[in-house]
Amino acid sequence: MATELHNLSSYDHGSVPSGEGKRIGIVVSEWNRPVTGNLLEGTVQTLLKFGVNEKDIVVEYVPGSFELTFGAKKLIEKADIDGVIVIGCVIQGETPHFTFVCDSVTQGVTELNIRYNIPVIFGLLTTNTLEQAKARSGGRHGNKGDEAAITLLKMVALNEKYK
Ligand SMILES: Nc1c(NC[C@H](O)[C@H](O)[C@H](O)CO)[nH]c(=O)[nH]c1=O
Ligand SMILES: CC(=O)[C@@H](O)COP(=O)(O)O
Repeated sequence: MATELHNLSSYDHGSVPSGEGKRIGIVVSEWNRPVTGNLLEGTVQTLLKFGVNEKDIVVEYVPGSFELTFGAKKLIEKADIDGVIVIGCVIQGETPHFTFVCDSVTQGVTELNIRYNIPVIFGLLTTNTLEQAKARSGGRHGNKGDEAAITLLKMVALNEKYK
């Protein structure tokens, strides 16, 4: 369903598991920082809303979205966490670089989900314009950071169920 048809911050509160006692890692790209900062705020506020303690949220920054995979791998290996969210914003420029960055993060996050036994959530905006990114980071389409936090809580609960 296209984001035009489904607000990123719309969810059934009753279907969201508690995050109490869970340790969550968040890796944030510094590229397009005004956008990724809004995504991070939505993620953190949603995690707190559902019971995650602020002291159990580990945030690390990386230069760009291409580095998100490595940052997530280090948190998984060293930070004793129950799940990871990667946050970035990749905006199409004049060259094919956009495609390479987006594909790299997609493949990297997929591989982390396969290689390690904790969920890694894809909180990446991949837009044609800055306006589209603003609309999805606290604008008219909601905040993808909210969506990432909800997704993480659901996947952590699923992982616990099948430990
Ligand atoms: N153009 C964007 C980038 N580019 C930088 C890469 O992510 C990477 O840091 C660089 O190629 C060095 O390895 N990153 C974004 O997150 N968003 C962009 O729009
Ligand atoms: C996603 C990118 O790396 C891109 O924004 C860089 O812009 P350009 O393709 O014009 O170099």
